[in-house]
Amino acid sequence: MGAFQDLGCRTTHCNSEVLQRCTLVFLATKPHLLPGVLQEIAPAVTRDHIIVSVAAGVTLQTLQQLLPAGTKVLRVMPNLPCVVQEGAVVVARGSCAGEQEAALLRSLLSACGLCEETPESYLDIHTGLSGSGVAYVYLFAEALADGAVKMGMPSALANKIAAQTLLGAAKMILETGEHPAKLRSNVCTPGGTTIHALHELEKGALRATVMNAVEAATMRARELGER
Ligand SMILES: NC(=O)C1=CN([C@@H]2O[C@H](COP(=O)(O)OP(=O)(O)OC[C@H]3O[C@@H](n4cnc5c(N)ncnc54)[C@H](O)[C@@H]3O)[C@@H](O)[C@H]2O)C=CC1
Ligand SMILES: O=C(O)[C@@H]1CCC=N1
Repeated sequence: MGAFQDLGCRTTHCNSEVLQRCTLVFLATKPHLLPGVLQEIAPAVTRDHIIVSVAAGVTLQTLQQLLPAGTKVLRVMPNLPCVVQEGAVVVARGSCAGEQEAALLRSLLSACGLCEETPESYLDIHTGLSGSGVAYVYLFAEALADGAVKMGMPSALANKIAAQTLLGAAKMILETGEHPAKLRSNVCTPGGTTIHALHELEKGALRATVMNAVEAATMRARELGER
């Protein structure tokens, strides 16, 4: 609480008080709680407010329906690495939010990492790719390190090297602009270690499994949005 106050932030347990004091308001409850919060704040919402929801799956249409006509509404889909300024965030705007509001959000959220404005239809896909995707990468990092532990490396060192491997590989995709398939092929010495390992991953259908995971999370985000 002290840290918030040092930054000049104030806290309250009263949602409508937030609306009275702020024009830009982020809604970050769990998705199933959001309709109740929208009903609670709707009487205090004016056309000066910019209402931003981070709730997975809750559509702009639902947000607009539960708020007064003409409210400027946007949705953002962040991911966990925003806390280390390496997030991937997408923003979609409702029919009453303009370029000015979208630009404001892009400028604020680019402090959290990559921030792109997209059509709303991409938000659930982004959830499957990146919002939830961070968890798939942690699972992969854990598995990489466990493989090294199995072969005799101490766990702390294996975890550190697994994380640096992901970081370096990701940085190369972004900095070279090369397709991941090209970079992967560059690592494969004919008859060498990597192609033997990749064959094992293909036997485990890694790519199909990961594609299925992105599809499952996207479908679940869509399902949450239909409730
Ligand atoms: N965890 C993640 O990586 C991501 C989460 N999201 C979305 O962010 C939202 C929040 O998720 P988490 O941070 O994981 O949940 P959380 O449970 O950690 O945070 C929810 C917060 O809402 C507060 N809250 C509950 N009822 C409230 C009410 N009636 N009025 C005001 N505040 C209330 C809680 O005190 C809590 O601080 C969800 O809608 C989720 O879909 C989106 C992208 C990524
Ligand atoms: O698991 C979830 O539903 C949330 C949305 C994206 C990441 N966490």
